[in-house]
Amino acid sequence: MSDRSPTPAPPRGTVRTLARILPFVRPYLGRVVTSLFVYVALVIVSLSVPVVLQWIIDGPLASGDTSQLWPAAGVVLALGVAEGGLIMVRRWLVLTPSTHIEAGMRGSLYAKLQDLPVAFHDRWQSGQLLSRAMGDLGTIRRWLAFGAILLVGNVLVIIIGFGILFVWSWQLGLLFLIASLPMWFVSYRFERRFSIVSRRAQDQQGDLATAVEESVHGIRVLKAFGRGGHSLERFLRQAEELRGTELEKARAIAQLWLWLLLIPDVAFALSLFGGVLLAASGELTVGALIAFFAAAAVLRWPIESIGWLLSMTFETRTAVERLYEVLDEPDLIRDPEHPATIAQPRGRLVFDHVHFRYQDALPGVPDLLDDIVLEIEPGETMALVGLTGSGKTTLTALTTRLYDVSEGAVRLDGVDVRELTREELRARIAMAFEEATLFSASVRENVLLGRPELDLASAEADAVLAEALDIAQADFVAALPQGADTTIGEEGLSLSGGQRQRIALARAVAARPSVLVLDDPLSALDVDTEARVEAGLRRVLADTTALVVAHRPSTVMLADRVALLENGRITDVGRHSELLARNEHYRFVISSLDEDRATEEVTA
Ligand SMILES: Nc1ncnc2c1ncn2[C@@H]1O[C@H](COP(=O)(O)OP(=O)(O)OP(=O)(O)O)[C@@H](O)[C@H]1O
Repeated sequence: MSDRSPTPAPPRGTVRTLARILPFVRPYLGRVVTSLFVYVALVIVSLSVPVVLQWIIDGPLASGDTSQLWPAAGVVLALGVAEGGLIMVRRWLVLTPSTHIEAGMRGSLYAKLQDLPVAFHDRWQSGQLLSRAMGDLGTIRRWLAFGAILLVGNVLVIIIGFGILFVWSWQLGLLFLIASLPMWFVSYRFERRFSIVSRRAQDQQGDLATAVEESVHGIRVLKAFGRGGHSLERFLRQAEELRGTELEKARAIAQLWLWLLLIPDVAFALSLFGGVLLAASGELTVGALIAFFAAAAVLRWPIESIGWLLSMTFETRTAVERLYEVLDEPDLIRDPEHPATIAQPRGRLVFDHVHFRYQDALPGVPDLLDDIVLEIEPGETMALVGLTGSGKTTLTALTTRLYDVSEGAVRLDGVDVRELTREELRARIAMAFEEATLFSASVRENVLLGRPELDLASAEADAVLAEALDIAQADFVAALPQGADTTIGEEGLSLSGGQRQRIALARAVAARPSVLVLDDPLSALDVDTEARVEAGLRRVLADTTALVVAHRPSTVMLADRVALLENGRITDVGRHSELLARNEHYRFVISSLDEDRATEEVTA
């Protein structure tokens, strides 16, 4: 499935990539920077302890003046208390902003996903999106809360710490610095290796999430075909790949750790050797020597921590890259800058020399829809008939800009649909699909989805709901435990296919659009129910324009006229009886619909 994964963005530097989250961080920048200073103050407090220590050893201890010991102990105690207080303040400062920043990014990502056209969702696996919305944003939050501040803070502390060491003894400071230098080289090599593995791991996590999502979604098919074992095998294979990558990551980190522990140790040992020589020759006091090593010990953690802070930073860089791969996606279907509006909606729908091809269509292949010309008058019901795969669903999707035409225009009441805001367009044209998607909410919320202006608890909402359910023959709703307020399961799984279709149809009807586009929304109904729904629809369709994809002769009967889609063109339009009389291809399509119907009835 990874062939459907998007191509990663061209690499940028780590700092430039991380800087991209600044707009989200900006409102909290004050707190984040303050917490950085608090952290630096915290380590400076820790570094002050050795200074007091040197003063005690070289002062009161050397001179035997014990009266100075108590104040010195008091200072050490005060420094300890200050350290504890600063730790608390730092945590308090960063925890709240990091959760706000994460929520802000999650909100933007969700809004973008809602805004992006269907063509984007055709290309992207849902698990990849899920892992970006959850895992990657969590990684960024943790880094903002701890990693970023510790990384910058520790680098500052290392610089300040080395400064102090130099002041005490430039020879020892220089020795310690030179002995620590290989650490930077090791870190640089680590970055290059770790970035690649970390990206792979995060992508594989997305693939794994997709596998779980698909198998949960398709659990019925898997069970019915006894393919659970096969799906498990595939899942285990992917999980094993991810395990391998995680191990590779762990190995890279372990190697880095080895060097980051070893290098300061060697630096420490060399400095100790040099320090003892200097103390023996009288160039350094014992107090300064002890203080030097106490301060170097305080610096050990910042030095050692650079390893995991770097790995965390590179992981975050990958997370930011993955987040921006979605946020940077050009939104090709957008509202016009100066939108038009339809003052007097009548519901005249016109396909004006429309061409369409999917983005992934191979070059040289003719357009899927090739110069479609079709006019549907207000109040008219037009059935769309064609062989399977002829492009009927695609044609209906152009009406609400689920896809945009490649050439030509779809016009509603004389206005190109691209000139309307999507909000207005989708209020004027409602759709119901064969595959009825319901949300885990009450029947009422599902049906009134297209009427955001209605107060769900109002009498008007009740009336619209009752009428829509009546037209869609969804009388089963009354028998649900809490009637229309019953929450229907995820995607309405607890309802039958026909029940789901009727709720989706009620949803389209309740939107009171000027144009209703129905893509075979009655396919799961038995003949009697279908006849009743059609009678109900006839009442609505009397003054609503309708474009109905017909897979059954009975749906064709509902229509005033029929359009025949053949080889990407509308080759004939007329009444059912006229087309039957004059068009051979139409007779062929209708007889194949009849056959499908007969097969359905025999197998039902
Ligand atoms: N998202 C997509 N990306 C690329 N090609 C697609 C996409 N959706 C459909 N197609 C292709 O476009 C062609 C027309 O599909 P469409 O679903 O519009 O046909 P249809 O007439 O509605 O078929 P049916 O009667 O079986 O529902 C098919 O060959 C299909 O493979």
